[in-house]
Amino acid sequence: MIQVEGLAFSRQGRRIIEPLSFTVPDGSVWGVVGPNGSGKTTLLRLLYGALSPQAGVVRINGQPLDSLARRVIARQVAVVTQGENSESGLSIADSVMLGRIPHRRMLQCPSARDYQACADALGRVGVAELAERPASQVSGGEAQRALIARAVAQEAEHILLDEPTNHLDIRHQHEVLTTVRELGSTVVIVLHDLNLAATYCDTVLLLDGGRSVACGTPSEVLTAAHLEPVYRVSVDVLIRANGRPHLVLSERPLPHLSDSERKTA
Ligand SMILES: Nc1ncnc2c1ncn2[C@@H]1O[C@H](COP(=O)(O)OP(=O)(O)OP(=O)(O)O)[C@@H](O)[C@H]1O
Repeated sequence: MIQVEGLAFSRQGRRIIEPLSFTVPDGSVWGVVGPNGSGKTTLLRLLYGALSPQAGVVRINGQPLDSLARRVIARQVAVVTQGENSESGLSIADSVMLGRIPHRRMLQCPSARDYQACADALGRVGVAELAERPASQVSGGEAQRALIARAVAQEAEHILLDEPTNHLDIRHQHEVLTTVRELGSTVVIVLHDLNLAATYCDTVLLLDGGRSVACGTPSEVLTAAHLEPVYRVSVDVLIRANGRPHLVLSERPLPHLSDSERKTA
């Protein structure tokens, strides 16, 4: 479980995250969506302690994040960030093995259990055939899937992902998000694609200017009334057979904006 209470963050005197409070229950998949610059990555970085808030607290299973050692956090929270470079000379298998570091003593060789966890992770994310390839010699999408395999190998209860589908083709987008859901971990995932959020998330948090505009089920949050003022585009919301929303851009003029705002939208 991840609990956030009164979390706020500023940089250079500018508020980037307005005070936010929410709880991500065990096993739940939370999507964080919002336009460019709305604070999604900043929020995620606050959730794993890469940034320290000016106010508020993040608790992992009830423990304040800032009271936990990095190694303890790494056993509980796996992170897949954007733009990690793979120029290390490691093979894909070696890079997935990095996910096992929090489970080993310093300088201890990987155990049979570590090798098994890596093999399972490579298979689950569909990159087993790339295991021996240098991480610097795979495509962007393959590298992205290897990073997700590393997070899976880490066997953390919580997984935080920043736009994990960025480089992926449509099949791999769905495969990766299906895999993430099937892990049964507590997941917070930053997504730009609102239809992926609608399909794979239990709860969606919509940010704008660092504020929570709406937080709830995809049907509650991904509505024209919430999205049009935030993204400044007209959307139509279709309802799929499974009851989840599906968004399409609409030709309708924006109903929530003034004429001058419409010209700049
Ligand atoms: N190091 C920094 N110094 C100052 N401002 C920053 C810094 N990093 C981010 N910001 C600002 O904080 C705000 C939120 O940035 P953040 O990267 O969290 O947004 P985002 O929603 O993840 O954006 P995107 O969708 O473009 O990835 C933006 O206005 C950004 O310019």
